[in-house]
Amino acid sequence: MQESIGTLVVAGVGLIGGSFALGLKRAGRVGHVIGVGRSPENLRRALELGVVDEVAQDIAAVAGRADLVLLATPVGQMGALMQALSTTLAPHAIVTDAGSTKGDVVALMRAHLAPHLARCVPAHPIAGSDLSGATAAQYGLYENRKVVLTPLAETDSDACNTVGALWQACGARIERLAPLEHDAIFAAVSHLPHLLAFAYVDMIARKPNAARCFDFAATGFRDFTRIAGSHPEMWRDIALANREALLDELATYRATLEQLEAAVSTGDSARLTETFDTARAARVAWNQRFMRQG
Ligand SMILES: NC(=O)C1=CN([C@@H]2O[C@H](COP(=O)(O)OP(=O)(O)OC[C@H]3O[C@@H](n4cnc5c(N)ncnc54)[C@H](O)[C@@H]3O)[C@@H](O)[C@H]2O)C=CC1
Ligand SMILES: O=C(O)C(=O)Cc1ccc(O)cc1
Repeated sequence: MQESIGTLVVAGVGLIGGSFALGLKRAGRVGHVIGVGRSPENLRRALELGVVDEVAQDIAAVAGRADLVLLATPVGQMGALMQALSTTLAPHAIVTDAGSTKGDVVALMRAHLAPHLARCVPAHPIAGSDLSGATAAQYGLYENRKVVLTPLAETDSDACNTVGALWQACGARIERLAPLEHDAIFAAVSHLPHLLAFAYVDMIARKPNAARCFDFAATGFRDFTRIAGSHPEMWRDIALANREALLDELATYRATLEQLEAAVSTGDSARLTETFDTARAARVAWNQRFMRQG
Protein backbone atom coordinates (compact mmCIF):
# COMPACT_ATOMS: atom_id res chain seq x y z
CA MET A 1 0.00 0.00 0.00
CA GLN A 2 1.20 3.53 -0.79
CA GLU A 3 0.70 6.33 1.72
CA SER A 4 1.34 8.91 -0.99
CA ILE A 5 1.48 9.09 -4.76
CA GLY A 6 3.70 10.74 -7.34
CA THR A 7 1.44 11.94 -10.14
CA LEU A 8 -2.32 12.30 -9.78
CA VAL A 9 -4.46 12.86 -12.88
CA VAL A 10 -7.86 14.35 -12.02
CA ALA A 11 -10.43 14.18 -14.81
CA GLY A 12 -13.02 16.83 -13.94
CA VAL A 13 -11.50 19.52 -11.75
CA GLY A 14 -14.67 20.60 -9.97
CA LEU A 15 -15.89 20.60 -6.39
CA ILE A 16 -15.12 16.92 -5.80
CA GLY A 17 -11.96 16.31 -7.84
CA GLY A 18 -10.50 19.70 -6.92
CA SER A 19 -11.13 19.21 -3.19
CA PHE A 20 -9.46 15.76 -3.34
CA ALA A 21 -6.38 17.34 -4.98
CA LEU A 22 -6.29 20.13 -2.38
CA GLY A 23 -6.72 17.66 0.50
CA LEU A 24 -3.81 15.51 -0.73
CA LYS A 25 -1.61 18.54 -1.34
CA ARG A 26 -2.21 19.88 2.17
CA ALA A 27 -1.44 16.44 3.64
CA GLY A 28 1.76 16.24 1.56
CA ARG A 29 0.53 13.00 -0.06
CA VAL A 30 0.88 13.93 -3.75
CA GLY A 31 3.84 15.09 -5.85
CA HIS A 32 2.22 16.52 -8.99
CA VAL A 33 -1.42 17.04 -10.01
CA ILE A 34 -2.54 17.14 -13.64
CA GLY A 35 -6.07 18.40 -14.20
CA VAL A 36 -8.00 17.24 -17.26
CA GLY A 37 -11.14 19.08 -18.31
CA ARG A 38 -13.38 20.11 -21.15
CA SER A 39 -13.68 23.76 -20.11
CA PRO A 40 -10.46 25.76 -20.70
CA GLU A 41 -11.76 28.54 -18.45
CA ASN A 42 -12.32 26.13 -15.53
CA LEU A 43 -8.85 24.62 -16.03
CA ARG A 44 -7.31 28.11 -16.05
CA ARG A 45 -9.01 28.88 -12.73
CA ALA A 46 -7.85 25.53 -11.29
CA LEU A 47 -4.23 26.36 -12.18
CA GLU A 48 -4.55 29.91 -10.85
CA LEU A 49 -5.98 28.67 -7.53
CA GLY A 50 -3.24 26.05 -7.15
CA VAL A 51 -5.72 23.17 -7.24
CA VAL A 52 -3.65 21.57 -10.04
CA ASP A 53 -0.05 22.02 -11.23
CA GLU A 54 -0.62 21.30 -14.92
CA VAL A 55 -3.63 21.05 -17.22
CA ALA A 56 -4.59 19.05 -20.30
CA GLN A 57 -7.73 18.71 -22.41
CA ASP A 58 -7.11 15.17 -23.62
CA ILE A 59 -6.82 12.48 -20.97
CA ALA A 60 -5.07 10.09 -23.38
CA ALA A 61 -2.17 12.56 -23.62
CA VAL A 62 -1.40 12.46 -19.87
CA ALA A 63 -2.83 9.17 -18.50
CA GLY A 64 0.47 7.38 -19.20
CA ARG A 65 2.18 9.56 -16.56
CA ALA A 66 -0.40 8.81 -13.85
CA ASP A 67 0.20 6.80 -10.69
CA LEU A 68 -3.45 7.38 -9.88
CA VAL A 69 -6.34 8.61 -12.02
CA LEU A 70 -9.43 10.06 -10.31
CA LEU A 71 -12.52 10.33 -12.51
CA ALA A 72 -14.55 13.18 -11.04
CA THR A 73 -16.76 14.20 -13.96
CA PRO A 74 -20.53 13.64 -14.21
CA VAL A 75 -21.02 9.84 -14.37
CA GLY A 76 -22.29 10.06 -17.96
CA GLN A 77 -18.79 11.09 -19.07
CA MET A 78 -16.91 8.28 -17.38
CA GLY A 79 -17.20 5.54 -20.03
CA ALA A 80 -15.59 7.65 -22.75
CA LEU A 81 -12.83 8.73 -20.35
CA MET A 82 -12.09 5.13 -19.34
CA GLN A 83 -11.92 4.13 -22.97
CA ALA A 84 -9.58 7.03 -23.79
CA LEU A 85 -7.17 6.30 -20.94
CA SER A 86 -7.22 2.50 -21.25
CA THR A 87 -4.58 2.33 -23.97
CA THR A 88 -1.99 4.55 -22.31
CA LEU A 89 -2.31 3.58 -18.63
CA ALA A 90 0.83 2.27 -16.89
CA PRO A 91 0.31 -1.24 -15.44
CA HIS A 92 0.75 -0.06 -11.83
CA ALA A 93 -1.60 2.95 -12.18
CA ILE A 94 -4.73 2.94 -10.03
CA VAL A 95 -8.03 4.10 -11.53
CA THR A 96 -10.64 5.34 -9.10
CA ASP A 97 -13.70 7.58 -9.34
CA ALA A 98 -15.95 9.76 -7.22
CA GLY A 99 -19.25 9.12 -8.97
CA SER A 100 -22.51 9.19 -7.00
CA THR A 101 -23.64 5.89 -8.55
CA LYS A 102 -21.64 2.69 -8.44
CA GLY A 103 -23.38 -0.09 -10.43
CA ASP A 104 -22.87 1.82 -13.69
CA VAL A 105 -19.24 2.73 -12.88
CA VAL A 106 -18.41 -0.91 -12.08
CA ALA A 107 -20.01 -2.01 -15.38
CA LEU A 108 -18.06 0.67 -17.29
CA MET A 109 -14.80 -0.45 -15.66
CA ARG A 110 -15.55 -4.02 -16.74
CA ALA A 111 -16.34 -2.84 -20.28
CA HIS A 112 -13.38 -0.50 -20.81
CA LEU A 113 -10.66 -1.51 -18.36
CA ALA A 114 -10.92 -5.31 -18.37
CA PRO A 115 -7.15 -5.99 -18.36
CA HIS A 116 -6.71 -3.45 -15.56
CA LEU A 117 -9.44 -4.46 -13.08
CA ALA A 118 -6.97 -5.34 -10.31
CA ARG A 119 -6.12 -1.63 -10.12
CA CYS A 120 -9.72 -0.29 -10.35
CA VAL A 121 -11.26 1.06 -7.13
CA PRO A 122 -14.80 2.46 -7.48
CA ALA A 123 -15.48 5.03 -4.75
CA HIS A 124 -18.02 7.63 -3.62
CA PRO A 125 -17.26 10.47 -1.20
CA ILE A 126 -20.37 11.29 0.81
CA ALA A 127 -19.61 14.96 1.00
CA GLY A 128 -20.29 17.87 -1.24
CA SER A 129 -22.79 20.61 -1.88
CA ASP A 130 -24.84 22.38 -4.51
CA LEU A 131 -21.71 24.25 -5.70
CA SER A 132 -19.63 23.22 -8.71
CA GLY A 133 -16.49 23.97 -10.70
CA ALA A 134 -12.85 24.52 -9.68
CA THR A 135 -13.71 27.68 -7.75
CA ALA A 136 -15.85 25.54 -5.41
CA ALA A 137 -12.92 23.24 -4.54
CA GLN A 138 -12.02 23.57 -0.88
CA TYR A 139 -9.68 22.23 1.79
CA GLY A 140 -11.41 20.15 4.41
CA LEU A 141 -14.47 19.12 2.37
CA TYR A 142 -13.92 15.48 3.34
CA GLU A 143 -13.06 16.10 6.99
CA ASN A 144 -15.07 13.64 9.14
CA ARG A 145 -17.10 12.48 6.12
CA LYS A 146 -17.61 8.95 4.82
CA VAL A 147 -16.14 7.61 1.59
CA VAL A 148 -17.75 4.40 0.33
CA LEU A 149 -15.55 1.97 -1.60
CA THR A 150 -17.23 -0.70 -3.75
CA PRO A 151 -14.24 -2.80 -4.87
CA LEU A 152 -14.57 -5.41 -7.60
CA ALA A 153 -13.78 -9.05 -6.86
CA GLU A 154 -10.68 -8.48 -9.03
CA THR A 155 -9.49 -5.32 -7.21
CA ASP A 156 -6.21 -6.02 -5.43
CA SER A 157 -5.95 -5.07 -1.77
CA ASP A 158 -2.93 -2.83 -2.45
CA ALA A 159 -4.97 -0.59 -4.79
CA CYS A 160 -7.97 -0.59 -2.45
CA ASN A 161 -5.88 0.26 0.62
CA THR A 162 -3.97 2.99 -1.24
CA VAL A 163 -7.21 4.71 -2.30
CA GLY A 164 -8.56 4.31 1.25
CA ALA A 165 -5.38 5.79 2.74
CA LEU A 166 -5.53 8.81 0.39
CA TRP A 167 -9.13 9.58 1.32
CA GLN A 168 -8.20 9.15 5.01
CA ALA A 169 -5.40 11.65 4.48
CA CYS A 170 -8.15 14.08 3.38
CA GLY A 171 -9.90 13.44 6.72
CA ALA A 172 -12.46 10.88 5.53
CA ARG A 173 -13.63 7.59 7.06
CA ILE A 174 -13.78 4.54 4.83
CA GLU A 175 -16.84 2.31 4.46
CA ARG A 176 -17.41 -0.57 2.05
CA LEU A 177 -20.62 -1.57 0.29
CA ALA A 178 -21.63 -3.81 -2.59
CA PRO A 179 -22.56 -1.63 -5.61
CA LEU A 180 -26.20 -2.80 -5.61
CA GLU A 181 -26.71 -1.95 -1.95
CA HIS A 182 -24.88 1.35 -2.45
CA ASP A 183 -27.19 2.35 -5.30
CA ALA A 184 -30.34 1.32 -3.39
CA ILE A 185 -29.34 3.35 -0.32
CA PHE A 186 -28.34 6.45 -2.24
CA ALA A 187 -31.47 6.30 -4.41
CA ALA A 188 -33.40 6.60 -1.13
CA VAL A 189 -31.40 9.23 0.78
CA SER A 190 -29.80 11.32 -1.98
CA HIS A 191 -31.12 10.76 -5.49
CA LEU A 192 -34.85 10.87 -4.62
CA PRO A 193 -34.60 14.08 -2.53
CA HIS A 194 -32.67 15.82 -5.32
CA LEU A 195 -35.31 14.79 -7.87
CA LEU A 196 -38.07 16.03 -5.54
CA ALA A 197 -36.37 19.37 -4.96
CA PHE A 198 -35.87 19.94 -8.70
CA ALA A 199 -39.48 18.90 -9.43
CA TYR A 200 -40.92 21.11 -6.72
CA VAL A 201 -39.00 24.27 -7.72
CA ASP A 202 -39.80 23.62 -11.38
CA MET A 203 -43.49 23.37 -10.43
CA ILE A 204 -43.40 26.67 -8.54
CA ALA A 205 -41.41 28.42 -11.30
CA ARG A 206 -44.11 27.48 -13.84
CA LYS A 207 -47.01 28.96 -11.84
CA PRO A 208 -48.62 32.09 -13.32
CA ASN A 209 -47.95 33.81 -9.99
CA ALA A 210 -44.43 32.35 -9.55
CA ALA A 211 -42.84 35.76 -8.86
CA ARG A 212 -45.32 36.42 -6.03
CA CYS A 213 -44.71 32.93 -4.59
CA PHE A 214 -40.92 33.43 -4.62
CA ASP A 215 -41.38 36.88 -3.02
CA PHE A 216 -42.90 35.30 0.07
CA ALA A 217 -40.87 32.07 0.25
CA ALA A 218 -38.70 31.90 3.37
CA THR A 219 -36.49 29.56 5.39
CA GLY A 220 -38.57 26.38 5.02
CA PHE A 221 -38.53 26.88 1.27
CA ARG A 222 -34.79 27.58 1.36
CA ASP A 223 -34.03 24.44 3.39
CA PHE A 224 -36.21 22.17 1.27
CA THR A 225 -34.91 23.52 -2.06
CA ARG A 226 -31.18 24.23 -1.57
CA ILE A 227 -30.25 21.12 -3.53
CA ALA A 228 -32.35 22.26 -6.51
CA GLY A 229 -29.43 24.65 -7.11
CA SER A 230 -27.17 21.65 -7.83
CA HIS A 231 -25.59 20.94 -11.21
CA PRO A 232 -28.30 19.82 -13.71
CA GLU A 233 -26.00 17.66 -15.90
CA MET A 234 -24.60 15.84 -12.87
CA TRP A 235 -28.09 15.04 -11.57
CA ARG A 236 -29.48 14.08 -14.98
CA ASP A 237 -26.66 11.53 -15.26
CA ILE A 238 -27.28 10.19 -11.73
CA ALA A 239 -31.04 9.82 -12.35
CA LEU A 240 -30.41 7.87 -15.55
CA ALA A 241 -27.54 5.77 -14.19
CA ASN A 242 -29.53 4.67 -11.12
CA ARG A 243 -32.93 4.60 -12.78
CA GLU A 244 -34.16 1.25 -11.42
CA ALA A 245 -33.51 2.00 -7.77
CA LEU A 246 -34.76 5.57 -8.23
CA LEU A 247 -38.01 4.37 -9.84
CA ASP A 248 -38.58 2.04 -6.86
CA GLU A 249 -38.15 4.94 -4.44
CA LEU A 250 -40.39 7.19 -6.55
CA ALA A 251 -43.16 4.57 -6.52
CA THR A 252 -42.98 4.27 -2.72
CA TYR A 253 -42.93 8.04 -2.33
CA ARG A 254 -45.91 8.44 -4.67
CA ALA A 255 -47.87 5.90 -2.58
CA THR A 256 -46.97 7.78 0.61
CA LEU A 257 -48.08 11.07 -0.95
CA GLU A 258 -51.37 9.50 -2.03
CA GLN A 259 -52.01 8.32 1.54
CA LEU A 260 -51.30 11.82 2.84
CA GLU A 261 -53.50 13.31 0.13
CA ALA A 262 -56.34 11.05 1.27
CA ALA A 263 -55.75 12.02 4.90
CA VAL A 264 -55.88 15.73 4.02
CA SER A 265 -58.91 15.28 1.84
CA THR A 266 -60.91 13.30 4.42
CA GLY A 267 -59.70 15.36 7.37
CA ASP A 268 -57.96 12.32 8.92
CA SER A 269 -56.06 14.23 11.58
CA ALA A 270 -54.90 11.04 13.39
CA ARG A 271 -53.18 9.86 10.22
CA LEU A 272 -51.49 13.22 9.65
CA THR A 273 -50.33 13.42 13.27
CA GLU A 274 -48.96 9.88 13.18
CA THR A 275 -47.00 10.54 9.98
CA PHE A 276 -45.62 13.88 11.20
CA ASP A 277 -44.73 12.44 14.65
CA THR A 278 -42.85 9.48 13.16
CA ALA A 279 -41.02 11.67 10.63
CA ARG A 280 -40.08 14.24 13.24
CA ALA A 281 -38.64 11.65 15.65
CA ALA A 282 -36.62 10.02 12.85
CA ARG A 283 -35.29 13.39 11.62
CA VAL A 284 -34.31 14.54 15.14
CA ALA A 285 -32.50 11.25 15.85
CA TRP A 286 -30.72 11.32 12.47
CA ASN A 287 -29.62 14.92 12.93
CA GLN A 288 -28.17 14.26 16.39
CA ARG A 289 -26.17 11.33 15.03
CA PHE A 290 -25.02 13.25 11.93
CA MET A 291 -23.85 16.19 14.06
CA ARG A 292 -21.83 13.81 16.28
CA GLN A 293 -20.25 11.59 13.66
CA GLY A 294 -21.00 12.81 10.13
N1 LIG B 1 -21.38 17.64 -5.94
C1 LIG B 1 -21.40 16.78 -4.96
O1 LIG B 1 -21.79 17.14 -3.85
C2 LIG B 1 -20.92 15.38 -5.16
C3 LIG B 1 -20.65 14.89 -6.43
N2 LIG B 1 -20.20 13.62 -6.60
C4 LIG B 1 -19.89 13.11 -7.93
O2 LIG B 1 -18.63 13.65 -8.27
C5 LIG B 1 -18.56 13.90 -9.66
C6 LIG B 1 -18.15 15.35 -9.88
O3 LIG B 1 -19.09 16.20 -9.28
P1 LIG B 1 -18.73 17.72 -8.94
O4 LIG B 1 -17.30 17.85 -8.63
O5 LIG B 1 -19.75 18.17 -7.98
O6 LIG B 1 -19.03 18.40 -10.34
P2 LIG B 1 -18.40 19.76 -10.93
O7 LIG B 1 -19.36 20.22 -11.97
O8 LIG B 1 -18.00 20.67 -9.84
O9 LIG B 1 -17.07 19.23 -11.64
C7 LIG B 1 -17.09 18.36 -12.72
C8 LIG B 1 -16.07 18.86 -13.71
O10 LIG B 1 -15.96 17.88 -14.75
C9 LIG B 1 -15.72 18.56 -15.96
N3 LIG B 1 -16.02 17.64 -17.05
C10 LIG B 1 -17.23 17.31 -17.55
N4 LIG B 1 -17.09 16.42 -18.56
C11 LIG B 1 -15.78 16.19 -18.69
C12 LIG B 1 -15.01 15.37 -19.55
N5 LIG B 1 -15.58 14.60 -20.47
N6 LIG B 1 -13.67 15.37 -19.40
C13 LIG B 1 -13.06 16.13 -18.45
N7 LIG B 1 -13.75 16.94 -17.61
C14 LIG B 1 -15.08 16.96 -17.72
C15 LIG B 1 -16.62 19.78 -15.87
O11 LIG B 1 -16.19 20.78 -16.77
C16 LIG B 1 -16.45 20.17 -14.41
O12 LIG B 1 -15.39 21.07 -14.26
C17 LIG B 1 -19.91 13.51 -10.23
O13 LIG B 1 -19.83 12.22 -10.77
C18 LIG B 1 -20.83 13.51 -9.03
O14 LIG B 1 -21.89 12.59 -9.19
C19 LIG B 1 -19.96 12.79 -5.53
C20 LIG B 1 -20.19 13.23 -4.26
C21 LIG B 1 -20.72 14.56 -3.98
O1 LIG C 1 -25.70 19.17 -1.57
C1 LIG C 1 -25.70 18.29 -0.73
O2 LIG C 1 -25.83 18.51 0.47
C2 LIG C 1 -25.46 16.89 -1.11
O3 LIG C 1 -26.30 16.05 -0.95
C3 LIG C 1 -24.10 16.58 -1.58
C4 LIG C 1 -23.95 15.29 -2.28
C5 LIG C 1 -24.30 15.18 -3.61
C6 LIG C 1 -24.12 13.99 -4.29
C7 LIG C 1 -23.54 12.92 -3.62
O4 LIG C 1 -23.33 11.79 -4.30
C8 LIG C 1 -23.16 13.01 -2.30
C9 LIG C 1 -23.35 14.21 -1.63
